[in-house]
Amino acid sequence: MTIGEFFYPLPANEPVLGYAPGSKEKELLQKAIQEMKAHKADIPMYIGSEEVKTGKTVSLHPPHEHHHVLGHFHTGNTAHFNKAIDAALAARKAWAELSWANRANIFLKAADLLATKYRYQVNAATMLGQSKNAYQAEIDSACELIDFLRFNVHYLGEIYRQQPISSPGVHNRLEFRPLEGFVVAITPFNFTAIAGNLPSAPALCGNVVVWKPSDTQVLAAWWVMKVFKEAGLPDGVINLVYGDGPEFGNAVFAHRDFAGVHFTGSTRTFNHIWKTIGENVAGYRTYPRIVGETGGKDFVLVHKSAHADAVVTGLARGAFEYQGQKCSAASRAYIPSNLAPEIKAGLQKALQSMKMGTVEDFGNFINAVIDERSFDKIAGYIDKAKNDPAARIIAGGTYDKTAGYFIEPTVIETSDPRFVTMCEEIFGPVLTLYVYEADAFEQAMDLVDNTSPYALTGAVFAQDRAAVERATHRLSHSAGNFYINDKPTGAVVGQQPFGGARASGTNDKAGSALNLYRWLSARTIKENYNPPVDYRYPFLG
Ligand SMILES: NC(=O)c1ccc[n+]([C@@H]2O[C@H](COP(=O)([O-])OP(=O)(O)OC[C@H]3O[C@@H](n4cnc5c(N)ncnc54)[C@H](O)[C@@H]3O)[C@@H](O)[C@H]2O)c1
Ligand SMILES: N[C@@H](CCC=O)C(=O)O
Repeated sequence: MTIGEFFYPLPANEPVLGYAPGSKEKELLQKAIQEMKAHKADIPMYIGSEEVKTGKTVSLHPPHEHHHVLGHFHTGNTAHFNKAIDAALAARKAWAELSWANRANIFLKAADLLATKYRYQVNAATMLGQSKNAYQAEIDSACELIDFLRFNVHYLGEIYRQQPISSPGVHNRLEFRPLEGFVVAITPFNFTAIAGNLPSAPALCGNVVVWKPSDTQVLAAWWVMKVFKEAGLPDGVINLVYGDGPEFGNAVFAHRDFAGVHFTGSTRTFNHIWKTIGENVAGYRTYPRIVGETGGKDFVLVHKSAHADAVVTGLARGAFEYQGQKCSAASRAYIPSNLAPEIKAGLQKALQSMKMGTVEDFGNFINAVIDERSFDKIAGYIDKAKNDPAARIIAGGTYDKTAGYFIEPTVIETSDPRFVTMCEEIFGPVLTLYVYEADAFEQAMDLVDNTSPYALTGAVFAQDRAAVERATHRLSHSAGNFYINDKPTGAVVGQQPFGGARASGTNDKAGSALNLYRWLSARTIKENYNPPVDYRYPFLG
């Protein structure tokens, strides 16, 4: 029972800890890393009230040290996925009926636990499992996940307050019901925050969820699930399973009560999911919500008036932080001929100073890419550039998977604006530059807009205000997150709602009210205090 209307004010973003040499937070994080490396994790699935260990295990290794074993997880099959659906549906009624404040406070408590007691464990798991350096883990598994949880509570409270007007003698109201069925959350390897947000946002709205993370993110996903449990999430509200992606998809998308999917991952996987849902649509109880944030081929467009040092820094960070494995990473840059020598020299100097290696050495800016498949794919693109007369490597270009999946940050310069590395998502530390004639800004904008099918993030660098204005209009549909004189990565919850359109997804802006609407099904209720008792209009006499 709710007796009172409870508001959650707009929170502040979680402060980012610096991990400077000698700092307390650095000491605590290093301790958590050592402990996690020393104890092999035995990771169950969470189905209803059960922690399920199937005995069919997959081992976990740090990508930067692949001979080391972090532990293993127990993987499931169709029977487990169906059991998770049953557990979700069994929990549905009680969860949907739980009062808003009690639902919200579970997730606010989870945010507090992440900010305090579990900050270093979740960061350590992200560093070891996904090969992120301390800063990249801190902005992801600590700050962004905490922000997602706190801001979503605020936004949902605001949505609940949005009510229709009522004419005299009538009361109208809107109920924001959860969806009728269960929601599927399918999450990628690269962000622990996304892995935590995709199941928790629909759950906050009163939905029950079956969550399958990427195999290479299971270690940190497990810690997030433990935090949700400790915060008081009832059994069955979020069910965490592991297993083969297509087998999982075939199970959950065939179920009559499938009510929505919250996906982040590649465009290819999302297209497959959409097609499967389309084929099954006649069998569902209700039309499902399909939310997917997918790939990118993110651009940096430099105008001849730009500040060259700002461009160099924007590219160095935007293209190479977390080894370019951000959907938002700068991977194609259009450089005007007047600034090209300075920008290229600046990038070469920046890349020479980037240290690469294990996450345990906090001096390393670059760590490993996620797995061997990804390593081979990225190396293949570098080889293509080495062997094509239309391209040359101007920085980096080496790779080695002996100890870990290390790819040197690489800059390719091409004379062909449609060279393969200007068009396709590589998802690694590879940036391609195309130098255009400094006065041909209009043609450069055309290239930006029509070279790739994606439209996720993009940046324009210019001091000339007219150029900024022109690019903002001309590139209106080229990116869902558009940056002016800044790198195209690093969106902050509450500040830059994130997502793109075209082949980059449904643009439902994670961490904003726009996303939460997708997990709600509104019911309009009209109550008449004085119902008419005669069907005739007054003029009919
Ligand atoms: N737009 C965004 O906000 C955003 C954010 C992060 C990552 N990404 C994108 O994610 C990709 C990298 O992540 P990834 O390599 O983990 O992506 P992926 O598509 O390989 O996998 C994503 C998830 O889908 C699952 N999956 C695979 N096939 C499936 C199927 N047939 N049915 C159901 N589930 C299936 C996987 O097991 C995994 O959990 C990149 O393309 C990147 O751009 C986008
Ligand atoms: N939201 C993140 C990217 C998430 C995708 O990988 C950013 O803005 O850099």
